Amino acid sequence: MQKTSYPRQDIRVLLLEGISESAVQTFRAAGYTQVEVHPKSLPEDELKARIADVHIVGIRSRTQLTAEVLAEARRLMAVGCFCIGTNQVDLDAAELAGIPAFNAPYSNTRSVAELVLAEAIMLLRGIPQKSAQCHRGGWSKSAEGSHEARGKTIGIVGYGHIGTQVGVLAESLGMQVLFHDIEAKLSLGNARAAADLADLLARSDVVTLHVPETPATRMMIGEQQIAAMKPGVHLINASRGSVVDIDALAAALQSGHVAGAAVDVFPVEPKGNGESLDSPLVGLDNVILTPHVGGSTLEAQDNIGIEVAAKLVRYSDNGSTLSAVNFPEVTLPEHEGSHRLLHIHRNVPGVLSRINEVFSQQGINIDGQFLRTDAKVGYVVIDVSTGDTEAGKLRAALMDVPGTLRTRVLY
Ligand SMILES: NC(=O)c1ccc[n+]([C@@H]2O[C@H](COP(=O)([O-])OP(=O)(O)OC[C@H]3O[C@@H](n4cnc5c(N)ncnc54)[C@H](O)[C@@H]3O)[C@@H](O)[C@H]2O)c1
Ligand SMILES: O=C(O)[C@H](O)COP(=O)(O)O
Repeated sequence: MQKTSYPRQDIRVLLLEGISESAVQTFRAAGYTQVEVHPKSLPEDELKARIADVHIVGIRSRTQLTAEVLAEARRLMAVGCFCIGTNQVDLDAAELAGIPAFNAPYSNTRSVAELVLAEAIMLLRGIPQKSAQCHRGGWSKSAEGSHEARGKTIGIVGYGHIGTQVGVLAESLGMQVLFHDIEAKLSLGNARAAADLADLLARSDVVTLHVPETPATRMMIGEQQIAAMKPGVHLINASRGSVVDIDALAAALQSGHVAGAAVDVFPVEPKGNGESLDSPLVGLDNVILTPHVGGSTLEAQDNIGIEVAAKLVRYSDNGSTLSAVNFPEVTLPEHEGSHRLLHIHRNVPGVLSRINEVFSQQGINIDGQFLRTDAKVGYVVIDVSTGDTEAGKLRAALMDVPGTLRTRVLY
């Protein structure tokens, strides 16, 4: 293990929201001993106070890393989203602070897809209402409103990693699969692209949402879209709470236009276990409510812990930003020489030549240089063979280059 300029045991890692023990073990095995875990998300004031002292923060979907919170994070060098969604992080603000964010884009895909398929079957059979009646002492044995999944059409909105998996599983039950996506997507199996969202809504017996939270998906299923669905449709939302107008859905469930729904994500979710859900859907027998557990299986959480922690360790140890969601991606080879310097800057003309001037003025040869830019930021990694004093001087001179956001001597 290469010795780093800033000792690994001094790097503070804060993991929130009950991130899996597998993440802690991954950090510890890599020499990061200061790992603090917290079972919940933190209130904003506490988060601001805690984030000021840490170098790496790990979160799940609940913690909001806003620009104001990130402004307090003076030492923070990387963010790990131990989940798929990254909408809870102000990614632009993080990038302009020189902080890459990493996530686990596939690790809980299967868990969500399995839950969605199970919910589709339960809804088509009217099981939520029947179960609720039995719990209250009722008994209503009837086939009324109860259907097989075979031959029914499932409409998948957002045909990405999860949407495609739902489609494959649904086909194995004999369902017809329709999908709608803003990107051109290759169909898996016999799935067919709908002409547009309205076409999908008009033809589906079950509509399931698998889009990310973006300005375009905010309230994309409102009163008008619900009215455009078949009477007796079932709606599943395991994407983000902002995607559905929850009041319009509650009204349609009460009127019976939507026969049943399964909802895993909410516009406002409780901060942690033990707090109650406040939603107009609470108390409706024809709704399966789950506490944002689409990706919460032991298998998924274990894998996510390892995957995201490994990406954070790699960035911290080696500078690699491969698969960062908000940052120029650089994959780096090991460097046999003595020092590796990182320079993160605003992407404005002339910065690279000023960086190279620093090296030529100090008479230091560059062994290797890696540069990637995006619209906002440039990330340069420079390998040199030189003494510790020169590396310190180089870093000081690099910090003076106009446009510099952040520098590090990695080792
Ligand atoms: N409930 C949970 O626990 C849970 C778990 C994992 C992911 N999620 C949510 O599910 C979302 C989808 O996950 P994924 O891994 O499939 O993501 P993905 O990026 O692989 O797929 C999303 C798809 O949606 C499409 N899309 C984007 N905007 C759209 C629009 N306006 N209209 C139609 N299609 C649009 C994209 O082109 C893409 O194909 C995540 O962003 C996350 O918010 C929830
Ligand atoms: O984006 C995700 O992966 C899901 O919404 C799961 O989030 P969670 O880690 O908070 O359960």
